[in-house]
Amino acid sequence: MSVRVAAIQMLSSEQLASNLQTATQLFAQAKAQGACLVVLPENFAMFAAGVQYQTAVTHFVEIQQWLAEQAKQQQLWIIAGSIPCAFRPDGSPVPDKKVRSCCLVYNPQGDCVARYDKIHLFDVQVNDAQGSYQESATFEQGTDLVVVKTPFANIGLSICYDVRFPVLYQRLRDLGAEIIVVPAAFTYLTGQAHWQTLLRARAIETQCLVIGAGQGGQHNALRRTWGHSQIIDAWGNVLAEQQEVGAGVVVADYDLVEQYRIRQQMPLLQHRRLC
Ligand SMILES: O=C(O)CNC(=O)[C@H](CS)NC(=O)CCC(=O)C(=O)O
Repeated sequence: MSVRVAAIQMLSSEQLASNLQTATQLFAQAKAQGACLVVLPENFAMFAAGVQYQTAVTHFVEIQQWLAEQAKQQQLWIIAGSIPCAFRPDGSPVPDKKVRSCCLVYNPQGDCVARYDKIHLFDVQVNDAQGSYQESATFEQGTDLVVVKTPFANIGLSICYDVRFPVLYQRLRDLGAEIIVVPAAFTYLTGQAHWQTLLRARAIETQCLVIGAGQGGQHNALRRTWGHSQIIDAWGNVLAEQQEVGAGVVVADYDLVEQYRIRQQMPLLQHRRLC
């Protein structure tokens, strides 16, 4: 039994309508290639500095409606990378005009069945044109781990910088994850150094299929992202990889039988001695 999954790469701009239009075309391409699950990158709908709160307040409902419509129309499971959201999962507002970076999951009936809020925020100095990234200045971190049940796999959710914290992925595996998604907007510099290595490490140590869906290219004068969206199996094989720059789709087949053979032959969960 195998299921085809897709990583969608984008070079999102500050134009909501054109970003959604691009994503609409990419969904159709993924569907035409037989995918039943698509993963969008971080901030696919709007990529610009300092607009997260405004985007969340003005466009969250519209983006949600578009996602529901697309999921139904294309009969796809959609993992919606990240969107800024001005309220917490319990409905309370995020204080101080901050937002959460949330990943929503839609089933092919158009229902939003899960939400994960990014836990690790990117407050890092990078020696690139932007230099300083202070995600916590505008974002509040999430707290809860999420694994979504689908008919073909349990899917663990994470976002971008999370990928550097292996304990999160161990917990997702403990919660039953079989596929792990990493929507991202890695910087060019850190992506070149670490992106594929991190994704492969998470795949090998959790024995999950890992789908890394990134932003790729020059977004504005200061911001360049790494692209190289890819799909990696539980043995660490890179099944599919996208080019560095621009929008596109790559697909790969998720082979559950092969994954459980790997898990049975090398039972890492049983052998774990430290937590
Ligand atoms: O700012 C936006 O518009 C979209 N959000 C992002 O780009 C986020 C927060 S700044 N980026 C990362 O987490 C990069 C991680 C990374 O590059 C690494 O871990 O090396």
